[in-house]
Amino acid sequence: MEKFVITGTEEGLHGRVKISGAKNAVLPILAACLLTEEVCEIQNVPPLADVRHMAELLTELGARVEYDAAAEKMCVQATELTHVEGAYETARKMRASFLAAGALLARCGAARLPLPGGCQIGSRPIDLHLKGFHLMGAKSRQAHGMVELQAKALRGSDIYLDFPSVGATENILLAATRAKGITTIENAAAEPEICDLADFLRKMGAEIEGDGTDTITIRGGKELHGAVHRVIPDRMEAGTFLAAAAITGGDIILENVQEEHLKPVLAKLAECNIKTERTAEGIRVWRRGRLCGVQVKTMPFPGFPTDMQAPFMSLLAVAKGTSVMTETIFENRFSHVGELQRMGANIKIDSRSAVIEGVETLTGAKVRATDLRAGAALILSALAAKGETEISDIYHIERGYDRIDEKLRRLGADIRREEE
Ligand SMILES: CC(=O)N[C@H]1[C@@H](OP(=O)(O)OP(=O)(O)OC[C@H]2O[C@@H](n3ccc(=O)[nH]c3=O)[C@H](O)[C@@H]2O)O[C@H](CO)[C@@H](O)[C@@H]1O
Ligand SMILES: C=C(OP(=O)(O)O)C(=O)O
Repeated sequence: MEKFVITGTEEGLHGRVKISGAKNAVLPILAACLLTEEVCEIQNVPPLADVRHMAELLTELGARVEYDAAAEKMCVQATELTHVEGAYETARKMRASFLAAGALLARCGAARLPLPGGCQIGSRPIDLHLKGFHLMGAKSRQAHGMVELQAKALRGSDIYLDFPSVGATENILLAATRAKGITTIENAAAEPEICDLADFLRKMGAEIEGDGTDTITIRGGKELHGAVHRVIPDRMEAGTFLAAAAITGGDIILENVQEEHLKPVLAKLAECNIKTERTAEGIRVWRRGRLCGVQVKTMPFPGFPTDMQAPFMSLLAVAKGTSVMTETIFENRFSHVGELQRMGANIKIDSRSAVIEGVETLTGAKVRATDLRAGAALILSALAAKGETEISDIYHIERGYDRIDEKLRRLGADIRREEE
């Protein structure tokens, strides 16, 4: 097991950082590769643990997967799917493993997958995914931790989601591309990663309209073919580096970003007294003066993203005044609070809100990454803290951040990786 050892910086981070492809976009896109016998070439694929696990799952199902790490390019060919069952060991590691369900149902009429893993931030049921599949004519059964799905022939259907679930929208999109007739998803998720998946599916020959709004229409039953696609930049990684510049009082430029995906984060940073500007190379971010406390509420896109809640709390922990962070998406996403308190943060949880009294400085401590974004929050706090911080269980962080230690070192951070 490895840990990060970080000594806080007084100079702030400076320089340029290139943002990698989005974890939450590449994973559904890799699942979509199962929909065709032809080769799909996916570009801007970061070497993340979750990407490796998804590639393993596709391989278990019978697909051929090749990754060119230098070119960050993954080629997938699912000429023949030899299995419709995913292994527990692979699926338990990430939430997105369950996206193979929609693709397998569409391609093979059956799927057998373990209940998915991912960050432990709530109960994370899959009822909305199943509701969509049932309305398209599939039958499901759950036993011994496995979900079994069968469909003689999927048919288009009108599906209303009780909540705009990202995963359910993606799974239904995948299944609907090969279902006979028209499927509409109402109260669909509108996250940029949904649009990226829809863009890829359209390149494969699918007919999809309305992605990025709350109603998506899919005209199913088209033969899908191979396609080449470049994954969008990771808005969560970008948000984390924006926060790194903000918390250290640095001045950095983020390259390979899409500003429109970052609007809710940029708006809150501006309220906190952080300056940003678009330059020819990307987004420049810097701070003059102390961070100001704000009120933040996580919401589905285009609201403030829940995945930025923990990293943003690190900023609020050292901001002037009282802040309130309300988490509306996941019922148990405050596991970082206890760890931030070890570093001197003054935070109280009241139901779904955290009330944060900003302190002048945090102090380095031994802490544990309890999930992916909680780990990112600890890195940010450590960069601004007095003294040394040791962060254990960094495998959570490496599920979704591409070589974060190398990127931070290039910006001047004192961060090293050590064996525990
Ligand atoms: C791999 C991936 O893309 N992960 C992202 C995805 O997760 P994920 O797709 O799991 O998130 P969802 O949008 O599905 O979940 C949002 C809420 O809906 C609930 N729900 C979801 C499905 C369901 O069938 N029933 C149900 O009740 C969940 O418990 C949660 O409270 O979107 C989340 C919300 O933006 C992000 O935090 C995750 O980083
Ligand atoms: C919650 C996240 O991931 P997952 O859905 O894969 O657990 C995340 O990326 O912050």
